[in-house]
Amino acid sequence: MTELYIKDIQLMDQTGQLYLAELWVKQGKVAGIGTDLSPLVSDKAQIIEGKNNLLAPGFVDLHVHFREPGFTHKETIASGSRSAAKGGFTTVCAMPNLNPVPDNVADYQHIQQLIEKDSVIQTKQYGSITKALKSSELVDMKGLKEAGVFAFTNDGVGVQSAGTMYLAMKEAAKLGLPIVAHTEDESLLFGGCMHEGKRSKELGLPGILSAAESSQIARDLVLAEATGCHYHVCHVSTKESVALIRQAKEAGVHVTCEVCPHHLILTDQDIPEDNGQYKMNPPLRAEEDRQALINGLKDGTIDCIATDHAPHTAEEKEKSMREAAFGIVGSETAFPLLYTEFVQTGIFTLKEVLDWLTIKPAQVFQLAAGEIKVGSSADVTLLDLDTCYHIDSADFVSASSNTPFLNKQVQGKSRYTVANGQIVWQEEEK
Ligand SMILES: NC(=O)N[C@@H](CC(=O)O)C(=O)O
Ligand SMILES: [Zn+2]
Ligand SMILES: [Zn+2]
Repeated sequence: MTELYIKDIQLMDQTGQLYLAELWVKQGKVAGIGTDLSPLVSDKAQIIEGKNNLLAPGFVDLHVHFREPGFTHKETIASGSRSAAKGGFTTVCAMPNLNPVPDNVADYQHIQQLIEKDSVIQTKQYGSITKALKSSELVDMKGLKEAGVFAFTNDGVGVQSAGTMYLAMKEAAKLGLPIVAHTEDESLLFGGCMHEGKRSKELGLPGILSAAESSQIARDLVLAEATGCHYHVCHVSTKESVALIRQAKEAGVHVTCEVCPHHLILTDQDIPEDNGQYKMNPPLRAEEDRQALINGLKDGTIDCIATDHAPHTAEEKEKSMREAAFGIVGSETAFPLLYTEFVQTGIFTLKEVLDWLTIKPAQVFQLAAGEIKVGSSADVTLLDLDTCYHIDSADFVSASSNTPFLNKQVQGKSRYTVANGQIVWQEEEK
């Protein structure tokens, strides 16, 4: 097991103040945090020159798609976990819209074995809520819990039947596990491919109503209250969704939620033409929605930021928005985009952004992650906050590079990522 000595780093304290320190990693764990650890560190330790960069806890992403098994031409557990590591992530939760869907113990255990073999970071696999992600038959939740499932979701599709969602929540509450929801009422879709509004009319494209998302959240909040289940909402995108969740939290419903960087940064007005790279689910919404998401983070209605890293091939994305696949990659761009768009502009503090990427998502599912503590797993990322560069498809570690942010100028990147005490990402020194 590697021993690491990370010198000359900045750490952030509880108040957001930076201080100079060193970190010692031994046997996968944080062995020491201090100012002169050299008497303790053995001469076999690998030295990392921190160069006064900020050492943050490894980021935690509650929402990624690794596409294995079933769609390994888009991503694999190996490529997806390396992509996450490059983005500074050391813990991710992987979605079950796979083939086969992990809706039974054998298929779930098979994915766990693949993760054990190929993931360079901590990857936690979600189990599905229903068989084959259809809205009729529940999975064996108890059996899946015993096999290691930490939460259930049908991400990729909404649970269309209220009765099925009610039964799922009742069982999840009994087992003490969360229900994680992609909320989308298919009867309100009308073939839409982007947000329904002025821009969809200008482009002559069919729109997706905000109500397709918010009406299902409203339904589920009532069911979560009735069952006492922990209900976590994926990729919240509309102002109505934020208002509903705020109200439910005030009423004591056990609800948490996440927002994606792209919904915080772009709106439908930023879609320059009918271009499949701007297609994702939920779609880029209106400016009032974007402002509501920012305010939702600020006041704690929204708990954390998650990427919804959704790799697709160039062929599937280089199409009209009508035909392209829904989704964009996010692991490698999340931190640089958030740092550039919100920290550099003074909208969020660096501490806020780091909290929403580390301790806050860890708290949502009580994951052992998101903090740098002596004795805990050595999961950290060393951030260079100064270097400016363009997002370049050639630099992606992910097997896919479908994002509308290509060529965007950003600042900030991870130089090193350490997961479980091992270096899993290292920027080439130029
Ligand atoms: N977000 C997306 O647009 N696509 C996701 C599915 C999902 O997160 O709903 C995918 O699996 O490609
Ligand atoms: Zn989704
Ligand atoms: Zn998703």
